[in-house]
Amino acid sequence: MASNLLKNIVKLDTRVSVSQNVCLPIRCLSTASPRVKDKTGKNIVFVDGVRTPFLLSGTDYAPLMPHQLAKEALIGLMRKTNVPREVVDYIVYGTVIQEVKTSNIGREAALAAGFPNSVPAHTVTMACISSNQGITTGIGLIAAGAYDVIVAGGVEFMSDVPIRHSRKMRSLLLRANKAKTPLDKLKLLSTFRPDFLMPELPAVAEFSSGETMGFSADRLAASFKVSREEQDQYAVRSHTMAQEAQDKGYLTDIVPFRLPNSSKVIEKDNGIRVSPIDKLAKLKAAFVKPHGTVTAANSSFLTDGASACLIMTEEKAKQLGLKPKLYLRDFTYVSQDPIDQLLLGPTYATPKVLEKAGLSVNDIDVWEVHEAFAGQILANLKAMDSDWFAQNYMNRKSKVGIPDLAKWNKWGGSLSIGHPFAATGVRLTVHTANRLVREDGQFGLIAACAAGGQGVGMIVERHPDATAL
Ligand SMILES: CC(=O)SCCNC(=O)CCNC(=O)[C@H](O)C(C)(C)COP(=O)(O)OP(=O)(O)OC[C@H]1O[C@@H](n2cnc3c(N)ncnc32)[C@H](O)[C@@H]1OP(=O)(O)O
Repeated sequence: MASNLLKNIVKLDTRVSVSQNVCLPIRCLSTASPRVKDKTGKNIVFVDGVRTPFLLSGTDYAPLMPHQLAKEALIGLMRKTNVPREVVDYIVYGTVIQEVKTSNIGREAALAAGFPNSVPAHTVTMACISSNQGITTGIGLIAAGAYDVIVAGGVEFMSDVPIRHSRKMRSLLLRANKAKTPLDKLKLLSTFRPDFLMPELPAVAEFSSGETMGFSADRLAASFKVSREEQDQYAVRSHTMAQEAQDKGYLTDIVPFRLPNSSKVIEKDNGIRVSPIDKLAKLKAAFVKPHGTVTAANSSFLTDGASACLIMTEEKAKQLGLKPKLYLRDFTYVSQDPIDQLLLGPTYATPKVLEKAGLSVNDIDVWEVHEAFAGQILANLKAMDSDWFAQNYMNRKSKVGIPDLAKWNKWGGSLSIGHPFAATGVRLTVHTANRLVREDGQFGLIAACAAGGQGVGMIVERHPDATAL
Protein backbone atom coordinates (compact mmCIF):
# COMPACT_ATOMS: atom_id res chain seq x y z
CA MET A 1 0.00 0.00 0.00
CA ALA A 2 1.50 3.33 -1.02
CA SER A 3 2.27 5.30 2.07
CA ASN A 4 1.66 8.81 0.72
CA LEU A 5 -1.88 8.41 -0.53
CA LEU A 6 -3.79 9.01 2.66
CA LYS A 7 -4.68 12.63 2.73
CA ASN A 8 -6.80 12.83 5.81
CA ILE A 9 -4.34 12.64 8.62
CA VAL A 10 -6.05 12.13 11.93
CA LYS A 11 -4.83 14.41 14.63
CA LEU A 12 -5.58 12.43 17.73
CA ASP A 13 -6.73 14.23 20.80
CA THR A 14 -4.48 12.59 23.35
CA ARG A 15 -5.74 14.62 26.26
CA VAL A 16 -7.37 12.54 28.92
CA SER A 17 -11.10 13.06 28.99
CA VAL A 18 -12.59 10.48 31.32
CA SER A 19 -15.74 12.13 32.61
CA GLN A 20 -15.66 12.95 36.27
CA ASN A 21 -19.33 13.11 37.06
CA VAL A 22 -21.38 9.99 36.78
CA CYS A 23 -25.06 9.60 37.62
CA LEU A 24 -26.67 6.18 37.59
CA PRO A 25 -29.17 5.35 36.27
CA ILE A 26 -30.26 8.15 33.96
CA ARG A 27 -31.89 7.38 30.68
CA CYS A 28 -35.11 5.46 30.57
CA LEU A 29 -34.73 2.93 27.77
CA SER A 30 -37.69 1.05 26.47
CA THR A 31 -38.01 -2.49 25.16
CA ALA A 32 -41.23 -1.60 23.34
CA SER A 33 -39.76 0.06 20.24
CA PRO A 34 -36.15 -0.94 19.82
CA ARG A 35 -34.33 1.04 17.14
CA VAL A 36 -32.38 -2.05 16.21
CA LYS A 37 -34.71 -4.93 15.57
CA ASP A 38 -34.11 -8.29 17.16
CA LYS A 39 -33.20 -10.77 14.41
CA THR A 40 -33.28 -13.95 16.43
CA GLY A 41 -36.77 -13.88 17.89
CA LYS A 42 -35.12 -14.45 21.26
CA ASN A 43 -33.95 -10.98 22.31
CA ILE A 44 -30.64 -12.43 23.42
CA VAL A 45 -29.16 -10.62 26.40
CA PHE A 46 -25.75 -10.32 27.97
CA VAL A 47 -26.38 -10.69 31.69
CA ASP A 48 -22.87 -9.89 32.89
CA GLY A 49 -19.23 -10.73 32.43
CA VAL A 50 -16.17 -10.98 34.63
CA ARG A 51 -12.46 -11.53 34.32
CA THR A 52 -9.50 -12.35 36.44
CA PRO A 53 -7.06 -9.50 36.87
CA PHE A 54 -4.89 -9.39 33.73
CA LEU A 55 -1.22 -9.85 34.63
CA LEU A 56 2.02 -9.44 32.73
CA SER A 57 3.14 -12.93 31.80
CA GLY A 58 5.85 -14.30 34.04
CA THR A 59 4.43 -12.60 37.14
CA ASP A 60 2.05 -13.90 39.84
CA TYR A 61 0.15 -16.41 37.70
CA ALA A 62 3.35 -18.01 36.35
CA PRO A 63 3.21 -21.24 38.43
CA LEU A 64 -0.41 -21.97 37.40
CA MET A 65 -2.01 -23.81 34.50
CA PRO A 66 -4.42 -22.00 32.18
CA HIS A 67 -7.50 -23.99 33.16
CA GLN A 68 -7.01 -22.70 36.72
CA LEU A 69 -7.40 -19.13 35.50
CA ALA A 70 -10.42 -20.12 33.43
CA LYS A 71 -11.91 -21.90 36.42
CA GLU A 72 -11.66 -18.76 38.55
CA ALA A 73 -13.38 -16.69 35.84
CA LEU A 74 -16.22 -19.24 35.66
CA ILE A 75 -16.62 -19.38 39.44
CA GLY A 76 -16.51 -15.58 39.64
CA LEU A 77 -19.20 -15.29 36.98
CA MET A 78 -21.61 -17.66 38.68
CA ARG A 79 -21.01 -15.97 42.02
CA LYS A 80 -21.52 -12.46 40.64
CA THR A 81 -24.68 -13.31 38.71
CA ASN A 82 -25.94 -15.61 41.45
CA VAL A 83 -27.09 -18.10 38.84
CA PRO A 84 -26.93 -21.80 39.79
CA ARG A 85 -24.52 -23.78 37.63
CA GLU A 86 -27.31 -26.26 36.76
CA VAL A 87 -29.12 -23.50 34.84
CA VAL A 88 -26.30 -23.26 32.30
CA ASP A 89 -27.01 -25.32 29.18
CA TYR A 90 -23.68 -25.06 27.39
CA ILE A 91 -20.20 -23.49 27.62
CA VAL A 92 -18.19 -22.09 24.70
CA TYR A 93 -14.66 -21.12 25.67
CA GLY A 94 -11.75 -19.66 23.75
CA THR A 95 -8.02 -20.17 23.81
CA VAL A 96 -5.28 -19.45 21.31
CA ILE A 97 -2.00 -20.99 22.42
CA GLN A 98 -3.27 -24.30 23.62
CA GLU A 99 -1.99 -26.22 26.64
CA VAL A 100 -1.84 -29.73 25.18
CA LYS A 101 -2.93 -31.43 28.41
CA THR A 102 -6.19 -29.46 28.49
CA SER A 103 -6.94 -29.09 24.80
CA ASN A 104 -10.70 -28.75 25.36
CA ILE A 105 -10.00 -26.23 28.09
CA GLY A 106 -13.64 -25.16 28.30
CA ARG A 107 -14.55 -28.61 29.58
CA GLU A 108 -11.60 -28.89 31.98
CA ALA A 109 -12.28 -25.45 33.44
CA ALA A 110 -16.01 -26.20 33.77
CA LEU A 111 -15.34 -29.43 35.66
CA ALA A 112 -12.81 -27.67 37.90
CA ALA A 113 -15.33 -24.88 38.53
CA GLY A 114 -17.97 -27.33 39.71
CA PHE A 115 -20.34 -27.35 36.74
CA PRO A 116 -22.37 -30.53 36.55
CA ASN A 117 -20.94 -33.28 34.34
CA SER A 118 -24.02 -32.87 32.18
CA VAL A 119 -23.12 -29.34 30.95
CA PRO A 120 -21.28 -29.74 27.63
CA ALA A 121 -18.40 -27.42 26.78
CA HIS A 122 -16.34 -26.86 23.69
CA THR A 123 -13.29 -24.77 22.97
CA VAL A 124 -13.03 -22.29 20.11
CA THR A 125 -10.07 -20.53 18.62
CA MET A 126 -10.04 -17.47 16.40
CA ALA A 127 -6.86 -15.80 17.60
CA CYS A 128 -7.45 -12.50 19.43
CA ILE A 129 -11.21 -12.64 18.82
CA SER A 130 -11.71 -16.11 20.30
CA SER A 131 -14.02 -15.01 23.10
CA ASN A 132 -16.01 -12.86 20.67
CA GLN A 133 -16.38 -16.12 18.79
CA GLY A 134 -17.44 -17.77 22.06
CA ILE A 135 -20.17 -15.15 22.51
CA THR A 136 -21.42 -15.27 18.92
CA THR A 137 -21.36 -19.07 18.85
CA GLY A 138 -23.53 -18.85 21.95
CA ILE A 139 -25.86 -16.42 20.15
CA GLY A 140 -26.11 -18.94 17.32
CA LEU A 141 -26.90 -21.81 19.66
CA ILE A 142 -29.63 -19.79 21.34
CA ALA A 143 -31.02 -18.47 18.04
CA ALA A 144 -31.18 -22.03 16.70
CA GLY A 145 -33.28 -23.00 19.67
CA ALA A 146 -30.71 -25.52 20.87
CA TYR A 147 -30.19 -23.88 24.27
CA ASP A 148 -31.36 -20.95 26.38
CA VAL A 149 -28.40 -20.23 28.66
CA ILE A 150 -24.77 -20.07 27.52
CA VAL A 151 -21.52 -19.25 29.27
CA ALA A 152 -18.80 -17.89 26.97
CA GLY A 153 -15.29 -16.71 27.66
CA GLY A 154 -11.65 -17.28 27.03
CA VAL A 155 -8.24 -17.72 28.60
CA GLU A 156 -4.68 -17.10 27.58
CA PHE A 157 -1.61 -18.08 29.49
CA MET A 158 1.65 -16.76 28.09
CA SER A 159 3.70 -17.69 31.17
CA ASP A 160 4.03 -21.30 30.08
CA VAL A 161 3.63 -21.70 26.35
CA PRO A 162 4.20 -25.15 24.84
CA ILE A 163 7.79 -25.43 23.67
CA ARG A 164 8.28 -28.41 21.39
CA HIS A 165 11.24 -30.58 20.52
CA SER A 166 12.47 -30.02 16.97
CA ARG A 167 10.70 -31.97 14.22
CA LYS A 168 13.78 -34.21 13.84
CA MET A 169 13.82 -34.98 17.54
CA ARG A 170 10.10 -35.67 17.62
CA SER A 171 10.45 -38.04 14.72
CA LEU A 172 13.33 -39.82 16.45
CA LEU A 173 11.38 -40.16 19.69
CA LEU A 174 8.30 -41.51 17.91
CA ARG A 175 10.40 -44.06 16.01
CA ALA A 176 12.20 -44.99 19.27
CA ASN A 177 8.82 -45.70 20.78
CA LYS A 178 8.20 -48.28 18.09
CA ALA A 179 11.71 -49.84 18.05
CA LYS A 180 11.35 -53.36 19.35
CA THR A 181 14.87 -54.65 20.00
CA PRO A 182 17.86 -53.03 21.73
CA LEU A 183 19.67 -53.18 18.34
CA ASP A 184 16.86 -51.21 16.65
CA LYS A 185 17.13 -48.63 19.44
CA LEU A 186 20.92 -48.40 19.05
CA LYS A 187 20.60 -47.92 15.30
CA LEU A 188 18.17 -45.09 15.86
CA LEU A 189 20.39 -43.51 18.49
CA SER A 190 23.22 -43.42 15.96
CA THR A 191 21.09 -41.09 13.78
CA PHE A 192 20.89 -38.50 16.57
CA ARG A 193 22.62 -35.15 15.89
CA PRO A 194 23.12 -32.31 18.42
CA ASP A 195 21.03 -29.89 16.34
CA PHE A 196 18.00 -32.12 17.06
CA LEU A 197 18.02 -30.48 20.50
CA MET A 198 17.14 -27.03 19.15
CA PRO A 199 13.61 -26.45 20.53
CA GLU A 200 10.69 -24.98 18.58
CA LEU A 201 9.34 -21.89 20.34
CA PRO A 202 5.82 -20.67 19.57
CA ALA A 203 5.81 -17.22 17.99
CA VAL A 204 3.10 -14.58 17.99
CA ALA A 205 3.33 -14.70 14.22
CA GLU A 206 1.32 -15.35 11.10
CA PHE A 207 1.74 -18.92 9.88
CA SER A 208 1.14 -17.95 6.24
CA SER A 209 3.73 -15.16 6.13
CA GLY A 210 6.00 -16.01 9.06
CA GLU A 211 5.80 -12.35 10.09
CA THR A 212 5.31 -11.48 13.76
CA MET A 213 2.29 -9.34 14.68
CA GLY A 214 4.66 -6.62 15.88
CA PHE A 215 6.59 -6.57 12.60
CA SER A 216 3.35 -6.34 10.68
CA ALA A 217 2.12 -3.53 12.96
CA ASP A 218 5.33 -1.63 12.28
CA ARG A 219 4.86 -1.96 8.52
CA LEU A 220 1.21 -0.92 8.86
CA ALA A 221 2.17 2.16 10.88
CA ALA A 222 4.74 3.11 8.24
CA SER A 223 2.22 2.62 5.41
CA PHE A 224 -0.23 4.96 7.09
CA LYS A 225 2.48 7.42 8.09
CA VAL A 226 1.77 7.02 11.76
CA SER A 227 4.72 8.57 13.53
CA ARG A 228 6.54 7.14 16.52
CA GLU A 229 5.45 10.17 18.53
CA GLU A 230 1.77 9.61 17.69
CA GLN A 231 2.09 5.98 18.75
CA ASP A 232 3.75 6.89 22.01
CA GLN A 233 1.11 9.56 22.70
CA TYR A 234 -1.65 7.05 22.08
CA ALA A 235 0.04 4.55 24.42
CA VAL A 236 0.25 7.20 27.16
CA ARG A 237 -3.44 7.99 26.59
CA SER A 238 -4.35 4.31 26.99
CA HIS A 239 -2.32 3.84 30.18
CA THR A 240 -3.52 7.14 31.66
CA MET A 241 -7.15 6.30 31.07
CA ALA A 242 -6.76 2.77 32.42
CA GLN A 243 -5.02 4.14 35.52
CA GLU A 244 -7.84 6.58 36.07
CA ALA A 245 -10.49 3.87 35.60
CA GLN A 246 -8.61 1.62 38.04
CA ASP A 247 -8.22 4.39 40.61
CA LYS A 248 -11.90 5.31 40.38
CA GLY A 249 -12.98 1.72 40.86
CA TYR A 250 -14.58 1.42 37.41
CA LEU A 251 -13.00 -1.93 36.58
CA THR A 252 -15.71 -3.86 38.39
CA ASP A 253 -15.47 -6.71 35.88
CA ILE A 254 -12.49 -7.99 37.85
CA VAL A 255 -13.02 -10.88 40.23
CA PRO A 256 -10.18 -11.17 42.75
CA PHE A 257 -7.99 -14.24 42.40
CA ARG A 258 -6.60 -15.99 45.46
CA LEU A 259 -3.43 -17.78 44.38
CA PRO A 260 -3.65 -21.51 45.16
CA ASN A 261 -1.77 -22.56 48.32
CA SER A 262 -1.15 -18.94 49.19
CA SER A 263 -2.83 -16.17 51.11
CA LYS A 264 -2.04 -13.73 48.31
CA VAL A 265 -5.10 -12.31 46.56
CA ILE A 266 -4.64 -10.60 43.19
CA GLU A 267 -7.14 -7.77 42.82
CA LYS A 268 -5.80 -5.54 40.07
CA ASP A 269 -4.34 -5.59 36.58
CA ASN A 270 -0.59 -5.14 36.88
CA GLY A 271 0.41 -3.89 33.43
CA ILE A 272 -0.92 -0.35 33.70
CA ARG A 273 2.07 1.93 33.68
CA VAL A 274 1.81 5.64 33.04
CA SER A 275 5.20 6.89 31.90
CA PRO A 276 6.36 10.29 30.70
CA ILE A 277 6.37 10.53 26.92
CA ASP A 278 10.11 11.25 26.83
CA LYS A 279 10.75 7.93 28.59
CA LEU A 280 8.78 6.12 25.89
CA ALA A 281 10.67 8.02 23.22
CA LYS A 282 13.94 6.50 24.43
CA LEU A 283 12.87 2.88 23.93
CA LYS A 284 14.34 0.90 21.07
CA ALA A 285 12.28 -0.68 18.30
CA ALA A 286 10.99 -4.07 19.41
CA PHE A 287 10.41 -5.73 16.04
CA VAL A 288 11.75 -3.87 12.99
CA LYS A 289 15.26 -3.18 14.17
CA PRO A 290 16.81 -0.66 14.41
CA HIS A 291 14.54 1.88 12.69
CA GLY A 292 11.02 0.62 13.44
CA THR A 293 8.54 2.61 15.49
CA VAL A 294 6.77 -0.16 17.44
CA THR A 295 8.27 -0.54 20.91
CA ALA A 296 7.48 -2.44 24.10
CA ALA A 297 5.57 0.57 25.42
CA ASN A 298 3.36 1.17 22.40
CA SER A 299 2.53 -2.56 22.01
CA SER A 300 0.14 -4.70 23.98
CA PHE A 301 2.22 -6.87 26.29
CA LEU A 302 2.18 -10.65 26.71
CA THR A 303 -0.54 -11.27 29.26
CA ASP A 304 -2.08 -14.02 31.40
CA GLY A 305 -5.81 -13.82 32.13
CA ALA A 306 -9.26 -15.31 31.70
CA SER A 307 -12.80 -14.03 31.24
CA ALA A 308 -16.34 -15.38 31.26
CA CYS A 309 -19.82 -14.06 30.55
CA LEU A 310 -23.41 -15.22 30.75
CA ILE A 311 -25.82 -14.87 27.83
CA MET A 312 -29.39 -16.07 27.52
CA THR A 313 -32.84 -15.32 26.14
CA GLU A 314 -34.48 -12.29 27.67
CA GLU A 315 -37.37 -14.50 28.73
CA LYS A 316 -35.04 -16.78 30.68
CA ALA A 317 -33.39 -13.79 32.32
CA LYS A 318 -36.81 -12.58 33.45
CA GLN A 319 -37.72 -16.03 34.79
CA LEU A 320 -34.50 -16.05 36.80
CA GLY A 321 -35.07 -12.52 38.11
CA LEU A 322 -31.88 -11.23 36.48
CA LYS A 323 -31.14 -7.69 35.33
CA PRO A 324 -29.21 -8.05 32.07
CA LYS A 325 -26.76 -5.39 30.98
CA LEU A 326 -27.04 -5.58 27.20
CA TYR A 327 -28.98 -6.76 24.23
CA LEU A 328 -26.57 -8.51 21.85
CA ARG A 329 -27.96 -6.89 18.71
CA ASP A 330 -25.74 -7.81 15.79
CA PHE A 331 -22.30 -9.01 14.79
CA THR A 332 -20.10 -9.69 11.81
CA TYR A 333 -16.74 -11.23 11.03
CA VAL A 334 -14.43 -9.98 8.31
CA SER A 335 -11.30 -11.35 6.66
CA GLN A 336 -8.64 -9.58 4.65
CA ASP A 337 -5.19 -10.07 3.24
CA PRO A 338 -3.16 -11.40 6.20
CA ILE A 339 -0.01 -9.59 5.08
CA ASP A 340 -0.77 -5.92 4.37
CA GLN A 341 -4.16 -5.75 6.07
CA LEU A 342 -3.51 -8.07 8.96
CA LEU A 343 -4.55 -5.64 11.69
CA LEU A 344 -7.24 -3.61 9.91
CA GLY A 345 -10.20 -5.69 11.12
CA PRO A 346 -11.95 -2.77 12.89
CA THR A 347 -11.95 -0.67 9.70
CA TYR A 348 -13.63 -3.43 7.73
CA ALA A 349 -15.96 -4.70 10.44
CA THR A 350 -17.28 -1.31 11.62
CA PRO A 351 -19.27 -0.21 8.53
CA LYS A 352 -20.48 -3.73 7.90
CA VAL A 353 -21.92 -4.22 11.37
CA LEU A 354 -23.30 -0.67 11.52
CA GLU A 355 -25.12 -1.17 8.22
CA LYS A 356 -26.47 -4.54 9.33
CA ALA A 357 -27.87 -2.90 12.44
CA GLY A 358 -29.17 0.20 10.60
CA LEU A 359 -26.94 2.53 12.62
CA SER A 360 -24.26 5.08 11.76
CA VAL A 361 -20.94 5.99 13.34
CA ASN A 362 -22.65 8.90 15.12
CA ASP A 363 -25.18 6.61 16.82
CA ILE A 364 -22.46 4.88 18.82
CA ASP A 365 -22.13 6.09 22.40
CA VAL A 366 -19.37 3.70 23.48
CA TRP A 367 -16.53 2.41 21.33
CA GLU A 368 -14.44 -0.45 22.67
CA VAL A 369 -11.79 -1.37 20.14
CA HIS A 370 -8.98 -3.82 20.74
CA GLU A 371 -5.60 -2.12 20.97
CA ALA A 372 -3.10 -4.64 19.64
CA PHE A 373 -0.57 -1.87 19.00
CA ALA A 374 -0.88 1.92 19.13
CA GLY A 375 0.25 2.02 15.49
CA GLN A 376 -2.49 -0.44 14.53
CA ILE A 377 -5.18 1.68 16.22
CA LEU A 378 -3.95 4.87 14.57
CA ALA A 379 -3.69 3.17 11.17
CA ASN A 380 -7.28 1.96 11.55
CA LEU A 381 -8.43 5.48 12.44
CA LYS A 382 -6.68 6.84 9.38
CA ALA A 383 -8.14 4.13 7.17
CA MET A 384 -11.62 4.88 8.52
CA ASP A 385 -11.12 8.55 7.75
CA SER A 386 -9.98 7.99 4.17
CA ASP A 387 -12.21 8.08 1.09
CA TRP A 388 -9.25 6.79 -0.90
CA PHE A 389 -8.86 3.73 1.31
CA ALA A 390 -12.62 3.06 1.25
CA GLN A 391 -12.76 3.27 -2.54
CA ASN A 392 -9.59 1.33 -3.30
CA TYR A 393 -9.67 -1.36 -0.64
CA MET A 394 -13.18 -1.64 0.71
CA ASN A 395 -15.31 -1.32 -2.39
CA ARG A 396 -17.17 1.56 -0.77
CA LYS A 397 -18.09 4.94 -2.23
CA SER A 398 -16.89 6.92 0.75
CA LYS A 399 -15.05 6.63 4.00
CA VAL A 400 -16.36 4.81 7.05
CA GLY A 401 -16.09 7.96 9.16
CA ILE A 402 -14.11 8.77 12.22
CA PRO A 403 -15.49 7.83 15.64
CA ASP A 404 -15.75 10.46 18.33
CA LEU A 405 -12.56 9.85 20.29
CA ALA A 406 -14.17 11.18 23.46
CA LYS A 407 -16.21 7.95 23.37
CA TRP A 408 -13.29 5.71 22.46
CA ASN A 409 -11.67 3.24 24.89
CA LYS A 410 -12.20 5.58 27.82
CA TRP A 411 -11.06 3.05 30.39
CA GLY A 412 -7.88 2.23 28.50
CA GLY A 413 -7.52 -0.80 26.32
CA SER A 414 -5.41 -3.82 25.54
CA LEU A 415 -2.25 -1.69 25.47
CA SER A 416 -2.61 -0.85 29.14
CA ILE A 417 -5.07 -3.33 30.66
CA GLY A 418 -3.42 -6.24 28.87
CA HIS A 419 -4.34 -8.64 26.12
CA PRO A 420 -4.67 -12.30 27.08
CA PHE A 421 -5.61 -13.10 23.50
CA ALA A 422 -8.68 -15.30 23.94
CA ALA A 423 -10.00 -13.41 26.97
CA THR A 424 -10.08 -9.94 25.43
CA GLY A 425 -13.42 -10.16 23.58
CA VAL A 426 -15.38 -10.60 26.80
CA ARG A 427 -13.38 -7.81 28.48
CA LEU A 428 -14.31 -5.47 25.62
CA THR A 429 -17.98 -6.46 25.94
CA VAL A 430 -18.18 -5.96 29.70
CA HIS A 431 -16.40 -2.63 29.49
CA THR A 432 -18.89 -1.59 26.82
CA ALA A 433 -21.78 -2.65 29.07
CA ASN A 434 -20.45 -0.90 32.15
CA ARG A 435 -19.51 2.22 30.25
CA LEU A 436 -22.98 2.42 28.68
CA VAL A 437 -24.42 2.50 32.18
CA ARG A 438 -21.91 5.00 33.58
CA GLU A 439 -21.97 7.23 30.52
CA ASP A 440 -25.72 6.94 29.98
CA GLY A 441 -25.39 5.62 26.46
CA GLN A 442 -27.57 3.37 24.34
CA PHE A 443 -25.43 1.71 21.67
CA GLY A 444 -21.94 0.27 21.89
CA LEU A 445 -19.64 -0.96 19.16
CA ILE A 446 -16.97 -3.56 19.83
CA ALA A 447 -14.33 -4.20 17.20
CA ALA A 448 -11.08 -6.12 17.05
CA CYS A 449 -8.48 -7.41 14.67
CA ALA A 450 -7.05 -10.90 14.82
CA ALA A 451 -4.30 -13.02 13.35
CA GLY A 452 -5.11 -14.37 9.92
CA GLY A 453 -6.26 -10.90 8.77
CA GLN A 454 -9.62 -11.43 10.44
CA GLY A 455 -11.77 -9.15 12.54
CA VAL A 456 -15.02 -8.79 14.40
CA GLY A 457 -17.62 -6.10 14.87
CA MET A 458 -20.44 -6.33 17.40
CA ILE A 459 -23.34 -3.98 18.14
CA VAL A 460 -24.79 -4.03 21.61
CA GLU A 461 -27.56 -2.00 23.18
CA ARG A 462 -27.90 -1.14 26.83
CA HIS A 463 -30.71 -3.09 28.45
CA PRO A 464 -33.34 -1.01 30.27
CA ASP A 465 -32.70 -3.02 33.43
CA ALA A 466 -28.95 -2.34 33.36
CA THR A 467 -28.10 -0.27 36.37
CA ALA A 468 -25.70 -2.30 38.46
CA LEU A 469 -22.03 -2.45 37.67
C1 LIG B 1 -4.52 -9.08 16.84
C2 LIG B 1 -3.54 -8.89 17.92
O1 LIG B 1 -3.88 -8.61 19.03
S1 LIG B 1 -1.92 -9.00 17.52
C3 LIG B 1 -1.10 -8.54 18.99
C4 LIG B 1 -0.59 -9.70 19.61
N1 LIG B 1 0.28 -9.29 20.69
C5 LIG B 1 1.58 -9.26 20.54
O2 LIG B 1 2.07 -9.50 19.45
C6 LIG B 1 2.36 -8.95 21.75
C7 LIG B 1 3.37 -7.94 21.46
N2 LIG B 1 4.24 -7.71 22.60
C8 LIG B 1 5.37 -8.40 22.79
O3 LIG B 1 5.70 -9.35 22.08
C9 LIG B 1 6.26 -7.98 23.93
O4 LIG B 1 5.50 -7.30 24.89
C10 LIG B 1 7.41 -7.05 23.39
C11 LIG B 1 8.34 -7.85 22.47
C12 LIG B 1 6.86 -5.85 22.62
C13 LIG B 1 8.21 -6.47 24.56
O5 LIG B 1 8.68 -7.53 25.31
P1 LIG B 1 9.86 -7.31 26.37
O6 LIG B 1 11.07 -6.80 25.67
O7 LIG B 1 9.95 -8.55 27.17
O8 LIG B 1 9.24 -6.14 27.22
P2 LIG B 1 9.74 -5.53 28.56
O9 LIG B 1 8.63 -5.50 29.52
O10 LIG B 1 11.05 -6.15 28.99
O11 LIG B 1 10.01 -4.03 28.14
C14 LIG B 1 11.14 -3.64 27.38
C15 LIG B 1 11.59 -2.28 27.89
O12 LIG B 1 10.52 -1.34 27.67
C16 LIG B 1 10.20 -0.71 28.89
N3 LIG B 1 8.77 -0.43 28.91
C17 LIG B 1 7.76 -1.30 28.63
N4 LIG B 1 6.59 -0.68 28.77
C18 LIG B 1 6.85 0.59 29.15
C19 LIG B 1 6.05 1.71 29.46
N5 LIG B 1 4.71 1.67 29.38
N6 LIG B 1 6.67 2.84 29.81
C20 LIG B 1 8.01 2.93 29.86
N7 LIG B 1 8.83 1.90 29.58
C21 LIG B 1 8.25 0.74 29.23
C22 LIG B 1 10.61 -1.71 29.96
O13 LIG B 1 10.83 -1.09 31.21
C23 LIG B 1 11.86 -2.28 29.39
O14 LIG B 1 12.92 -1.37 29.63
P3 LIG B 1 14.37 -1.91 30.00
O15 LIG B 1 14.83 -2.68 28.79
O16 LIG B 1 15.13 -0.66 30.27
O17 LIG B 1 14.17 -2.78 31.20
